[in-house]
Amino acid sequence: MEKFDFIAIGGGSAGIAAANRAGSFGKKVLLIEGNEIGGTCVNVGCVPKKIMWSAASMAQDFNLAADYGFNVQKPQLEFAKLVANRSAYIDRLHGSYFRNLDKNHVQVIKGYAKFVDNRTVEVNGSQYESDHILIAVGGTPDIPDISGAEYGIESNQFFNELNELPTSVAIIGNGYVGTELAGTLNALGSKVHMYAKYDALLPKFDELISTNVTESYVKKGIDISFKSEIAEIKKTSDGKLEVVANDGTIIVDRVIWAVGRHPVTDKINISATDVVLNDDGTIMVDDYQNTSVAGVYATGDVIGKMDLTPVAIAASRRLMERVFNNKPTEHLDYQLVPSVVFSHPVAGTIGLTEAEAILEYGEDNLKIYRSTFTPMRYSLGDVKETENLKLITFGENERIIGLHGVGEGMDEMLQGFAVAIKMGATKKDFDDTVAIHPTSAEEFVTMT
Ligand SMILES: Cc1cc2nc3c(=O)[nH]c(=O)nc-3n(C[C@H](O)[C@H](O)[C@H](O)COP(=O)(O)OP(=O)(O)OC[C@H]3O[C@@H](n4cnc5c(N)ncnc54)[C@H](O)[C@@H]3O)c2cc1C
Ligand SMILES: NC(=O)c1ccc[n+]([C@@H]2O[C@H](COP(=O)([O-])OP(=O)(O)OC[C@H]3O[C@@H](n4cnc5c(N)ncnc54)[C@H](O)[C@@H]3O)[C@@H](O)[C@H]2O)c1
Repeated sequence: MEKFDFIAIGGGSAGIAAANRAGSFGKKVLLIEGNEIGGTCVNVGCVPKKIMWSAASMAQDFNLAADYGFNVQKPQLEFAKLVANRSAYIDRLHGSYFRNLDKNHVQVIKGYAKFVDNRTVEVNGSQYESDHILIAVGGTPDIPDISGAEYGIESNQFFNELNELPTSVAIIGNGYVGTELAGTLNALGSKVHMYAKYDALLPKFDELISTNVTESYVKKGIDISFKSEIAEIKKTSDGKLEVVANDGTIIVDRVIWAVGRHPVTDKINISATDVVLNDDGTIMVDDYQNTSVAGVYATGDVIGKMDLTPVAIAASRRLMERVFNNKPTEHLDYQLVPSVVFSHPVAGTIGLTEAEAILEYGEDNLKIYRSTFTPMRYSLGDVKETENLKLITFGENERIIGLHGVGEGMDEMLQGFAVAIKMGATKKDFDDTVAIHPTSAEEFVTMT
């Protein structure tokens, strides 16, 4: 049986980052991936999603052209061409991932791995051994157990199979995926009906984000059923889909499930190991990504902590530094992680929501700053978008413990503010920074 210094199961964001880092230390590394290299993010997540989001943003910008004096008709979208160009780009990314793995002398096997015991995995009938094994198998979309659920598609199928822009679509789910796909499809020209479990989209976010994204979607013509329950999906005689819900029935071309994800730990024969799972099937880890078995680790979506690519990458790299590069305390701090929802308008967030801050620090110890305005880009005509920003500060020195925003540029402006907040910035630090004019970002350093 061949022995490796390190084996990573799963060639997504988490597994690739770990394998490359271990390889860069001269370790003998095996990476096992059952599907396309790059995992969810590259193939059916962040990357194709952002391409679609960019196309949708362009479509929206055409609405502004007349206000700026351009005498142009709104161009037609060739959806199949967009999909083909997106696929070609992803193919190029695959190539660059393989080149990087090769540069770090990582051996890659295509196949689905299963544990044989705490130190051994089997793939394609061969067994491989290591004292250091990373479980980085990620997750897959949920599909509810209701009649006709199979007529709907989930996000993997949306990116792998959809070659035509649906005329009408029902999107079930109001989290990241549902909200992002709804905004994009609406801007590209589909008639969108969303089904939300609660009374606003993005219910886990600060109320500024959930309220403004919800209101903006309604204003843009997206129908939203709140507190919805889907009873069944039926196929009509002309091939359309009938969504039967607690508030009535609609008929659409496509149904998209966006109701959450679950880890794929049920397929790796985890019972052959002493690794302990949480109740929801995610892998139980400590602050250092250790599972309950010494030498077996888990990072990325499979731990169910924060399903974001940069989190998966950061945790994996730090783990490799700790295990193979003599940095015994290295680990990821999961506090103050910035994240963006690529909705239309885009939303960005870091730190505590107002509700969380009140719970943790008490209302009297907080000072909250808000700002709503129309960015200059939307000042010439009838097409209007607003920018809504919020700072949550704590204590006498007004340390910033939460920053949230909805509106143009929020995706790009958040990263720099995140650095400052991670360093412990106070409101005074923001006030002491001279604004950049005219931008939306300047509002964060001029709020009173
Ligand atoms: C639609 C969508 C949009 C997203 N957009 C963003 C975004 O904009 N920004 C962001 O930060 N995050 C985004 N995410 C989340 C991000 O994609 C994940 O957090 C990230 O991919 C997690 O990486 P991972 O390596 O843990 O898991 P994955 O990327 O899922 O990788 C796991 C890999 O393991 C493989 N695998 C599974 N079982 C086995 C086995 N037994 N043997 C071998 N291989 C196996 C799988 O095939 C897969 O390739 C998005 C997710 C979705 C679904
Ligand atoms: N921009 C990004 O960074 C980005 C984008 C997409 C996904 N992600 C990551 O992937 C994870 C998974 O995203 P997701 O959207 O699949 O899950 P999610 O947990 O964010 O959202 C699922 C939503 O569906 C709702 N829901 C569940 N059952 C429902 C039902 N029967 N009817 C209506 N609504 C229902 C839930 O209330 C929840 O709000 C996210 O938590 C995020 O970490 C990140």
